[in-house]
Amino acid sequence: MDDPGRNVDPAVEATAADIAAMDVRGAATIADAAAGALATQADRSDAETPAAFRDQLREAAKTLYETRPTAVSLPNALRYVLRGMDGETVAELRASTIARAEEFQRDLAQAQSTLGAVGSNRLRDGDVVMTHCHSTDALACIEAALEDGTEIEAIVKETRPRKQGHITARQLREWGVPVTLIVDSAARRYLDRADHVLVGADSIAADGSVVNKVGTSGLAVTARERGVPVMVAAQTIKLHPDTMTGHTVEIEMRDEREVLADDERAEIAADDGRAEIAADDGDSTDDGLSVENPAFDVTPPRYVDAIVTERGQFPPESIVTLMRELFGETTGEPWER
Ligand SMILES: O=C(COP(=O)(O)O)[C@H](O)[C@H](O)COP(=O)(O)O
Repeated sequence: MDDPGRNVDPAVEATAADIAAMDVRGAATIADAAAGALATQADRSDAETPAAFRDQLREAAKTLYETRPTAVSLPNALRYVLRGMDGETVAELRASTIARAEEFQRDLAQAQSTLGAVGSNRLRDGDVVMTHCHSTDALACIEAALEDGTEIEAIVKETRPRKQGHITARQLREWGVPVTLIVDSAARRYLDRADHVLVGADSIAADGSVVNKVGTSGLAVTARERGVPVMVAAQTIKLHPDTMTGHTVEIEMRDEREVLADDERAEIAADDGRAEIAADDGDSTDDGLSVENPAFDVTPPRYVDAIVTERGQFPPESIVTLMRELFGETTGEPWER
């Protein structure tokens, strides 16, 4: 904490940068990293008063919160840890915050394995599962099924533009699962061979809508048309409490260069001369070509057959009951008590 104007430990800044750059990614992994970063902040805090300690932790939470907007596991994790920050002295506050963060990380791992056991009950010997993106919750269901001796095959969607399907394929191959990797646009053709669509979630809204990697909603609609059940594996930390009071989930828009590299853009945009005119005007962006890169989309509840959590499986329409039980009616920002 060299800069006197900043109270956030460099390790927290580094974790925030890793989340923003997607070196740390996936809703559960982000939550785990955020809780760990708050524990580090608590451990290394040089605060001399309880008030200064609390300020530092709140500032660290804000730094982490501002990285990616869609996965609610991030604010849920921050809120959980900060609510456990308790004590009259800096030493007590430090100990309680670290203990709370560690408890959170333990519970997260336990919830994923419990969820996996629940989800595995839906998988039968010889089933073919189609996946989208890379979800540790979804993979936990397959892992639990494999541990029970159930044979599973997978059709893995590549997941443009970041190709998280490769991470899924690598993990499944490590477990010995036969994998067919397909481009996203081949999904409908291969659904004929699938017994389940299995995806994770970044956020689940009070009406049972599932916010997950862009392409999930199209896959779910097509799966319904093909008669393939859609199973969403999501720990309860993915439930978005603010949606109970009418808030919507922000969909992250990412850098267009993930879709179109600068040299590719130059080739496309060069033709009508607008790029050159724009460059002469000193405006390098007005080349008449816009690229949109939403990272997530929303799947309406009617296309989802089951949401599998560590508390059991739910039809999406009834998830609000669990949400009320776990979060109450209101929440507020993670750093507000
Ligand atoms: O959409 C993604 C990841 O998106 P990104 O790669 O943009 O972070 C995953 O399906 C969910 O986060 C659930 O993952 P998990 O089950 O591991 O929490």
